[in-house]
Amino acid sequence: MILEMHDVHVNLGLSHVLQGVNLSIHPGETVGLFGRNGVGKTTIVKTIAGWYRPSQGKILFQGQPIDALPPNEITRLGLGLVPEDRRVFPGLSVEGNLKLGLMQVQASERKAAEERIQMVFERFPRLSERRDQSGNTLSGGEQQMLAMARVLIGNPKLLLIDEPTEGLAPMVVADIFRLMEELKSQGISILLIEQNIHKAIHLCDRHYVVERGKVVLEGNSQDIEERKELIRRVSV
Ligand SMILES: Nc1ncnc2c1ncn2[C@@H]1O[C@H](COP(=O)(O)OP(=O)(O)OP(=O)(O)O)[C@@H](O)[C@H]1O
Repeated sequence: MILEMHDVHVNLGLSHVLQGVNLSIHPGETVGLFGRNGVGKTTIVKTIAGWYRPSQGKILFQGQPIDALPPNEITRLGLGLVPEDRRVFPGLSVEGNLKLGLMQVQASERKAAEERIQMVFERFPRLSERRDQSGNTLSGGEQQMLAMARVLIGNPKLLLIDEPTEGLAPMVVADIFRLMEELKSQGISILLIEQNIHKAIHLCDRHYVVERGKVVLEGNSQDIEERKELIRRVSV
């Protein structure tokens, strides 16, 4: 397993948000996380990435416990979070935003990461054209691409992607799904939170449904069609 969560509990303020989450991801797998608003999906990915500390339970990344590590160390191990709010720095240029991705990289890998910035510009011509433009002048789709590109600079083995297509036009949504297909075909493992269930089901090998801070259902591609209605019911 590349990732395992065992009975993970998280309290935020007075809320017991995660109430014993169990999930796992095989290397190279793309896994969907579905559920209504507010059930804890974002909390799950932020907890994996080290932004929140579990009060109970274990999280293993490639067999190594990570639940007590700070976010930057978790990133260095090869785990990248693309957060829902994209976190593009408005006053920094596209290139400046991408270079922030270098800060997460170990000194010994800095050169390879700098080369990856060039590769990112080749892969994302729209970002390359806008390399000197500041973050706040980008469209929502371009900001999402930038947020994903920045995480890719760290060469992650597992990507956590939180609602990447929210508020974006259908053509841009298609671009983002194409990018995720490409990352999947490169062998990167993905945990995806996505409201576009139809597209997500086609991309994902397996999915989990979350309700009130717990995983209540797990399915693989064979029973996807059967589960589609159920997932739609609990996701809207
Ligand atoms: N920092 C916080 N302090 C207190 N409660 C929080 C905090 N962050 C989230 N919550 C609460 O935890 C619950 C789960 O939130 P979370 O964002 O993980 O849900 P979600 O399933 O990702 O929903 P959405 O799709 O709306 O983002 C919600 O009830 C939310 O209000």
